[in-house]
Amino acid sequence: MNLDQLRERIDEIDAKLLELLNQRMEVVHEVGALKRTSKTVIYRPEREKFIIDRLYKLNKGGLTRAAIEAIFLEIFSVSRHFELPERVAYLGPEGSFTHQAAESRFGAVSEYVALNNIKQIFDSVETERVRFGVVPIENNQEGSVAETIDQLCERDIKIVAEVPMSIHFTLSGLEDRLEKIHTIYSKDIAFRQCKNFLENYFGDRVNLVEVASTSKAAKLASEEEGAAAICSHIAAKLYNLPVLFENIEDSKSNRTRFFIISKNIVNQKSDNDKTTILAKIKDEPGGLVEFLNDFKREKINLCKLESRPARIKASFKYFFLIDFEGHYTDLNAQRIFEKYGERITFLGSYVRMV
Ligand SMILES: O=C(O)C(=O)C[C@]1(C(=O)O)C=C[C@@H](O)C=C1
Repeated sequence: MNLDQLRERIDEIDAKLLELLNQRMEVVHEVGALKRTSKTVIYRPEREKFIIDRLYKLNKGGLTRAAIEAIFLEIFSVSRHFELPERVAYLGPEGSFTHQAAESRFGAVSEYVALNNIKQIFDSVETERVRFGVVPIENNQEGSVAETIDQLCERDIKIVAEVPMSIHFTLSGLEDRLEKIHTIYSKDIAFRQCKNFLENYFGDRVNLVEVASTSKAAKLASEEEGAAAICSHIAAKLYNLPVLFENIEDSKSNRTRFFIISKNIVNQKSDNDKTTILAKIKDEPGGLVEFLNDFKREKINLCKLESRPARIKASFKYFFLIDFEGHYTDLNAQRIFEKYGERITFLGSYVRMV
């Protein structure tokens, strides 16, 4: 077959796909109507996971799991928008890694609101100005994001999903030759994570200028000759900045985990869940040991345990943010909730991605 014939085949298949997608949307429309009458939530990550798992098992063609996931996550986001347009707040500015994480879950059609800090995201979710918020919780090179943990401790908000994302930096700029670059803009943390690249390619002959975000860096570099930015792909694209080098970070396993938060949404159980709680453990000898032993006895695997100052008066008291495997409705988890009562605050059960 020649190119024209192959393209004709593609056009025929696309027409069929379009018809099937429209059929799917008609059914989704009915689901939306049902959910409105029964006042149930639109976003159901456990159902989305179930669909992707099922399709992957059914798959006989060359599509990888990642490809199936990418295509269907976009379909789900169109479906959800069809059922009810969703507003999503993320830690801005536009082009930030949190923006990239938000788009990976909510797709291109959702309405996005870029906010300046983590507290503002919790404010707008709590007051329901937006349905969902996307915030970073931890980076595997830099550790936890204290502000997110503190907000989770103080608010009446639930975690509905976790989104792990590999963090890749680019060097982007308008210059076609490295010798012409005399200034590089970026955020402090990005400079730290791309140290080897900067030393190898520039030594100490460039000015490294710290700015508030990598998107700001991309914007400045797009307006100035002789400048470049260390920024994400999405930020370079936003400011039409050519990417000169990709994946310039020192550690190739640089990952950030984000939480999607919402008010009062509690996910149903899937076959692979994780639960996050906040625990105020008795301030007495053996208090923490007894608590951890209860998890051991119930055969619940802990994935994360992090202490944060409780910020009560002038004392040195701590909360523990704990992630464990399983859903909050599991009987063994329920026994722990019963035993500790008000000492435990449930923050969410969600499909495990990490
Ligand atoms: O099954 C549902 O509850 C739906 O709303 C449908 C659908 C889908 O497109 O398949 C859309 C949104 C949900 O997050 C999960 C699945």
